[in-house]
Amino acid sequence: MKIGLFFGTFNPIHVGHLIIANHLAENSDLDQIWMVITPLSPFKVKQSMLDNYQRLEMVHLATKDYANIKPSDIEFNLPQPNYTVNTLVYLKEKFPEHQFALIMGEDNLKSFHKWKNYEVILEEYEIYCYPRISNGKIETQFDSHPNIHHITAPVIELSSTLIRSQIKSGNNVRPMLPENVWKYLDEMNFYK
Ligand SMILES: Nc1ncnc2c1ncn2[C@@H]1O[C@H](COP(=O)(O)OP(=O)(O)OP(=O)(O)O)[C@@H](O)[C@H]1O
Ligand SMILES: O=C(O)c1ccc[n+]([C@@H]2O[C@H](COP(=O)([O-])O)[C@@H](O)[C@H]2O)c1
Repeated sequence: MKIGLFFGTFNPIHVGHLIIANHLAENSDLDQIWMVITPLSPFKVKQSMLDNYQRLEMVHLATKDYANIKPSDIEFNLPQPNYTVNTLVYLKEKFPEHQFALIMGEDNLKSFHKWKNYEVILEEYEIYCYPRISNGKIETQFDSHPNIHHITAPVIELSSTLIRSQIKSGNNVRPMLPENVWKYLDEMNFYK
């Protein structure tokens, strides 16, 4: 199977993430999309971060009705911060029968040259890069690289940061999340 890996903190997962995952599941050669919940991203601080299992539960709720989109807790037992190159090595060993590719927004591609061993990733894996409104420029080395596929997909300007701050202000965020994720998050009083 060819599997697209969508890495994220998912604190919380929102409709922006899900729309991209579903778009790729429906419009690419990827057989499955795995939403990999990253315990700690190398470029992020742990501030207002929910527990790994609570973030996993929300990804599970968001994806359970999508046959080809699956949550993955593969990084939970790997060293932190979670460098993607290490996870890819681990996945290759654990699932030699699968072929893995990365799903990345243009915002992340702009800082991809700062990722650990990015040259190794690029040599061995395809990257499906979707459009995202963001500052900065994509490095010329990534513009026409044979392993980087620039795809079209809906652009949804939404972030987990916005959702967390809206909740903190007591505002309604219901349309920004899959309904069952909103219900869970509201019942659990997350981010208040
Ligand atoms: N609205 C969106 N549309 C498409 N991709 C998104 C969107 N929001 C986040 N992403 C991308 O999804 C991946 C995982 O997202 P992440 O969990 O970091 O969410 P986030 O909304 O950017 O979180 P935060 O605001 O907490 O930084 C990242 O590569 C991020 O660039
Ligand atoms: O491997 C790295 O050096 C690296 C650096 C930054 C980010 N990442 C991965 O990219 C994912 C999205 O990053 P972020 O910081 O936008 O949430 C995150 O979940 C990590 O798996 C990986």
